[in-house]
Parts: sequence; structure tokens; C-alpha cells
Amino acid sequence: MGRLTEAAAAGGGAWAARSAGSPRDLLPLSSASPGCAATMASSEDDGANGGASEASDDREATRKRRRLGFLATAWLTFYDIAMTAGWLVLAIAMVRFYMEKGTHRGLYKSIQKTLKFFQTFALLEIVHCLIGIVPTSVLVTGVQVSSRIFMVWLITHSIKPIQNEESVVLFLVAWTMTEITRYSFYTFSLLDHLPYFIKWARYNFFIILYPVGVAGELLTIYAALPYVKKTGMFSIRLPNKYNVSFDYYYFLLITMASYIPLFPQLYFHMLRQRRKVLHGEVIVEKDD
Ligand SMILES: CCCCCCCCCCCCC[C@@H](O)CC(=O)SCCNC(=O)CCNC(=O)[C@H](O)C(C)(C)COP(=O)(O)OP(=O)(O)OC[C@H]1O[C@@H](n2cnc3c(N)ncnc32)[C@H](O)[C@@H]1OP(=O)(O)O
Repeated sequence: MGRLTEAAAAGGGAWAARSAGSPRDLLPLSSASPGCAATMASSEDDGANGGASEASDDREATRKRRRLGFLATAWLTFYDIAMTAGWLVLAIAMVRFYMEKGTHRGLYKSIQKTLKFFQTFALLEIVHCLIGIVPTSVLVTGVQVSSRIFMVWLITHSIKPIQNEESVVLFLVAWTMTEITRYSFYTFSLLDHLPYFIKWARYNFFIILYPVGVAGELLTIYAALPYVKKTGMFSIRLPNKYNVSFDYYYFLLITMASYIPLFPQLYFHMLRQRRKVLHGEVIVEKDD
């Protein structure tokens, strides 16, 4: 499935190799890595394999924490609790706003500070991958986080006339539901008390929320196009002393087009994670 997935697989493998050292841990569990053929083995139904699978989950979690080290675990626990709380505050603020005003107009303005703070704070996820305290691929996380930062700062914050578009509500709702589930999943996993419904939600909600979020993002960028064209914002015209030109309007068109190759990679990556985590499928890598 192309480069993002390969990088994700490489990231997972590197994590296992870096942090464990036993031959079993050196096996990357993610799908197709470069030079490897992947086959599916063993499967179990959602939650059906109760006892044995939970016991092995617990052992795996304990092993993982031991590998992580106290400081990294403490930091990630703090980070995940803070992020869960931040996105929960955002969800409550959105629901309250809508119940009080009965419209989405003005919603973005009322929650923008919290949104900007917590979404920008998510840049640390790239750092977590880079320093190796989480086994996620830098590339997958980088694409995910940078597209959000781009939406928050270079689109919604910078282009005031689009802040009341319905599409903004679409991605806000999709992001908020996803992040509450995702960060609480990480928190409870680190604390070794992961309720099954959170695990289920983490690996099922995205099936709907990802396309909804992407639709919201693309429609918002689309709505921004006329304004960007008219004002020439963030564009550099020739002639200038550096002899460089940049057209934000075309940049936005290219960004929208880049969703076509990139989004399916993220989506299929999550579908594979879902099969692995919920159905216990192990992707066995075979050397060529
Ligand atoms: C400058 C212009 C840029 C323009 C770019 C244009 C690109 C366009 C394409 C991008 C489209 C994105 C659109 C998007 O913004 C829309 C939405 O988000 S809509 C809402 C729905 N979204 C989702 O569901 C997002 C899901 N995404 C994710 O879950 C992650 O972001 C992702 C990086 C994709 C997940 O990757 P992965 O599955 O590999 O990681 P895991 O979360 O499973 O983590 C792997 C293991 O690491 C542990 N981990 C990770 N982070 C933590 C943490 N903070 N604390 C503790 N542990 C952590 C995790 O538990 C896993 O461990 P294990 O495997 O042992 O269980």
C-alpha cells in the first residue's frame, strides 16, 4: 500500500527492535514492509476470545511499559490525560453553544482558542515518534498532524469569511469525537485498564469519522478558494528582489488534490490496525 504504510511498518519494526531485543519482538506486526510479502494469520472475533486474549494483552502492556521507562510513561500519561481533557472541554463547549444559540454561526469563534491550543499541542506527537517513545511512523503522524495544523492556522484562522461554513462544523465534530476516543484509549492503555468499549470505539468510529472529517476539510478549503483568489493572500508576485513567486490559490488546489493519494493510505492503515487489534490478525512478514 505504498510509502506511508511501508514507513508505518518500518516504524513499528524499528520500535520493536529498539525497545526489546527478543526475536519475537523483532517481528514487525504491521503490514507490508519493503521487501516483504505479508500474509494474514490467526483471527479471533471481537472480544469473543475473552480470558486468554485479555491475559496476553495485559502481559503485552506490562512488557511495553517496562520497555518505555518511567519518565516516558509519566510524560505520555500526562500528555494523554491533558489532551483527552482538552478535547472534552471542546466537545462540551460546542454542545453548550449549539443548545444556547440554536445555530452553528459563531461556533468556531467561540471555541477557536481551545481548538488552536490543543491541536497545536498535537505537534508533540511528531516529536514522540522522532524520539522513539511511541512506535508510530513519523510519516503517518506527520501527514495527519500537519494537515490539521494547516486547516486550523492557514485556513480557518486566516480566512474569517469561511468560519461560519457548515463544513467547519463537520470537521470539528469529526476531530473532537476522534480525539476524545483516541487519547482516552492511549490513557487507559498506559494505565492498564482499557475498557473494551473504548478500544472498540477507537477502531470503529474512524470508519465514519475519517470520511466525514475529510469531507469537512475539503469543503472548507473549497469555500476558501474565491476569497483567496480575490485577495491574493499569502501569495508572492513577480517581480520581486528574490525572483520567486508563490500562489496560495494554486497551493490550495494542489493540497486538495493531495488528499486523493494520501487519505486512502491513512484510512487503510487504520483498517489494518483495526483488524490487528480487534480481530487479533497477525501479519506475518516473509523475507523474499
Ligand atoms: C502543509 C499542508 C499539508 C497538507 C497535507 C494534506 C494531506 C491530506 C491527507 C490527510 C487527511 C487527514 C484528514 C484528517 O485530518 C481528518 C480526520 O482526522 S477526521 C477524524 C477521524 N480521524 C481519525 O480517526 C484519525 C485517526 N488517526 C490516528 O489514529 C493517528 O493519527 C494515526 C497516526 C493515523 C495512528 O497511527 P497508528 O495506528 O500507527 O498509531 P496508534 O495510535 O495505534 O499508535 C501506535 C502505538 O503507539 C502507541 N501510542 C501512540 N501515541 C501514543 C500516546 N500519545 N500515548 C501512549 N501511547 C501512544 C499506541 O498505544 C500504540 O501502541 P500499541 O501498538 O502497542 O498498542
